[in-house]
Amino acid sequence: MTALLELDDLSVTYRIAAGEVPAVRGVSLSLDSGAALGVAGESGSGKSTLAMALLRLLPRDARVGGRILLDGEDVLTMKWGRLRAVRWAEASIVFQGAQHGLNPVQRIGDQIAEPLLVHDLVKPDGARKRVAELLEQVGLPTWRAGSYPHELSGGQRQRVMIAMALACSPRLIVADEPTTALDVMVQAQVLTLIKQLIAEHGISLIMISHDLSVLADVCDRLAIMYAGRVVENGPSREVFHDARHPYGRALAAAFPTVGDPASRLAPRGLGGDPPDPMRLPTGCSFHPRCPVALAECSTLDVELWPAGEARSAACVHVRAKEEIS
Ligand SMILES: Nc1ncnc2c1ncn2[C@@H]1O[C@H](COP(=O)(O)OP(=O)(O)OP(=O)(O)O)[C@@H](O)[C@H]1O
Repeated sequence: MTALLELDDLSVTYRIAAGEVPAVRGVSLSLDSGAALGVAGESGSGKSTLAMALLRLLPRDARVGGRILLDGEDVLTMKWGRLRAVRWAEASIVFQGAQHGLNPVQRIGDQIAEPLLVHDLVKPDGARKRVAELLEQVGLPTWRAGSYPHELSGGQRQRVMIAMALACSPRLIVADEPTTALDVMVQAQVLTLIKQLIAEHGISLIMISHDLSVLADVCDRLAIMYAGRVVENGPSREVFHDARHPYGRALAAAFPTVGDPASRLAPRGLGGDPPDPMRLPTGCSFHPRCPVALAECSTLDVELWPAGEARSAACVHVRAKEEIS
């Protein structure tokens, strides 16, 4: 497989009145064509900022560094015309909470048709047929094209968002907490739909969630973020069942099974809160909460270190173990 997307030392800093917020710090990740990558972490770890950066959807106060290579082309330096062509047609995004992503006064069918018409992929008289196909693909009856968003349930609205994301047959879909606002049963249905669609259409997926069990269920690989950094990266099952970073282990323990309502809790065994990005601890950002921190962790910030086959983790314990072996 070849890499469809490569993030190379990506950083995002928001400039606000009080100073600078380093929301994403030096993230390097790669996504193979047809593969699914899950990005997990607590609230504030920088997941949504990362997702928005991929399609240059960040607000103006965000300063972005590094490279985002989509099929070898840097999204960050693309001209606006090219970027407009890439959005929807090559990469599209499904946001968290579908009610915010849909226009309340426009019919569903017209909203799904919009990216198709903007990208000139159908003529106005062909749009209706393609919209019907897309509604069927996401498990909605075709007559729903005439409905307004408020006439649909949360799960149905999220299906509409997925239909919009699929409309222009992109190669990459970025899904930011696509099921978080849904109840457990509907969440499972939407996850099954996402899995089925990416497999059928060979679409690559980046899925963002604070719920590691959901990601492990859908994605081939997982990246765990803490305070804007990737602290662990590897094949899903291995990271979920045997994380090498102490934060990864705490996060996995908090989410024993997909959609478990009890899993809306803080990572098990961890005290305290994630750090304020404007006042990051010295050394490893995780050390004040880490159950296995050593004295050196307050001064030493370990980079991602190889932690087995196609895995890495940013922890002194991992580095020590790998150095010995
Ligand atoms: N527009 C903005 N201006 C300033 N700071 C921001 C902005 N957007 C996000 N941040 C800050 O950047 C950091 C990362 O936020 P982000 O929303 O990316 O995290 P997240 O992991 O997606 O969290 P959540 O799961 O709560 O959405 C946080 O400290 C947040 O307060």
